[in-house]
Parts: sequence; C-alpha cells; structure tokens
Amino acid sequence: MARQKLLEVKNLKQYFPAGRGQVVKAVDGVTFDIYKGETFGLVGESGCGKSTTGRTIIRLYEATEGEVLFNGVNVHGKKSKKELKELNRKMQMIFQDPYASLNPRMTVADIIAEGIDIHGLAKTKEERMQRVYELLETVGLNREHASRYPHEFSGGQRQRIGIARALAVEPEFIIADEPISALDVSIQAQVVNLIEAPAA
Ligand SMILES: Nc1ncnc2c1ncn2[C@@H]1O[C@H](COP(=O)(O)OP(=O)(O)OP(=O)(O)O)[C@@H](O)[C@H]1O
Repeated sequence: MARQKLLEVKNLKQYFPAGRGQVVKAVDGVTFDIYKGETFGLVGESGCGKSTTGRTIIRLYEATEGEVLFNGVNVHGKKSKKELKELNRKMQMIFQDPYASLNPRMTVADIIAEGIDIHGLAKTKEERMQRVYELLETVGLNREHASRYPHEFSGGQRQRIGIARALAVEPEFIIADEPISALDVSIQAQVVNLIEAPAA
C-alpha cells in the first residue's frame, strides 16, 4: 500500500521581531514530509529552531511564510471555528517544560479532561472520569492523583500529566518537544510504546 502523507511542511519560515527593525530568523525555509504511522525526529543544536518549527506547525504562531498541510489541508489558511477545533484535536503537542505547561489552578483530572470536554468525547461524568483514570494509569500515575494540583508533582510526573492530556483527545499527530527526557527509563519505554501503538 502506498504510504500516505500526514504532514507536509513547505519552505516554512518563522521570523520574530527583535527590536530596531531587526528580526530573529528562528525558522528559515524548512521543508519536510511526515507519513502516517511514521516517527519523525527533528535534530539540531540548541536554539536552531526545533521548538519554533513545532509550535508553528500547530499554529501556536502564524507562519511568516510557507505552508503546512495536514491531511492535505492548509493549517494556516482561513478556517471556520469548526475546522480549527478539529485541527486542534487532531494535532497535539507535548511540551518541553513540565513546569510551565500545566495550569496551576486546575486539578489533574480537569487538565486531562479539558480536551475531552471541549470535543464532547465522553457522554457521562462517569465515562469522563473513567477515561481520566485510564490515561493516568497509561502514563504510570494512578487515580488518586486525579484530584491533586500540578505543584504537588515532580517534573517527571508533570510531564506524564502533559502526555495524558495530549492522548486524551485521540490525536492523529503528536509533536513531542523532548517530552520524555524528564522521565525515568521504565516510564519512557511505557510512554513510547503507547505513542507507537496503532490506533484502534
Ligand atoms: N517567541 C519568540 N520571540 C523571539 N525569539 C524567539 C521566540 N521563540 C524562539 N525565539 C528564538 O528563536 C531561536 C530558535 O528557538 P527554538 O526554541 O525554536 O530553538 P530549539 O532548537 O528548540 O532550541 P532548544 O533545543 O534549546 O530547545 C532562538 O534564537 C530563540 O531565541
């Protein structure tokens, strides 16, 4: 069977203003394709633009120039609210910094279930909590953690919460910005296996 392209990044540029008319060319003409089922690694020295590439792909930043096609659809083109919402579900990002990426005022259950609620993925409160418990177990935490707040966890545990949050909406594509570097080896393997498992 022919391999199907999931993501096409074409001549992507992301420039940031740096004062006095200067710009930082964080990403400057990057082109690559990612196929369905493929794990794609983006490697480069610190500050070369890897995180910015990821953030621009999922439209956290508007691209300065270039195109991002997801399943053939231009991510940066004009979109209806419904299309944007669906793209936001299908493309998830797990962030590098486990201290900055979780809302400190929300319980772990609410952090993980936020996407489930937004996208209507659970029919009842019981189903919602069941899903939260399953996701916590999947990432090596347990159901007692659901009612706690992010500051009660270690960096590695917070990263697992971020991963559970990304997985909660059953995405087709996950950008992982060095997400497992804070986890111990047995959990790393568990999480990688989980991410690699084909969708049911
Ligand atoms: N929001 C921003 N505004 C201005 N400059 C930025 C912004 N985000 C990133 N940069 C700059 O863009 C360049 C690329 O940063 P980026 O975080 O994408 O690199 P990276 O390859 O992910 O680095 P690391 O491996 O250290 O995380 C850096 O010079 C950084 O200072």
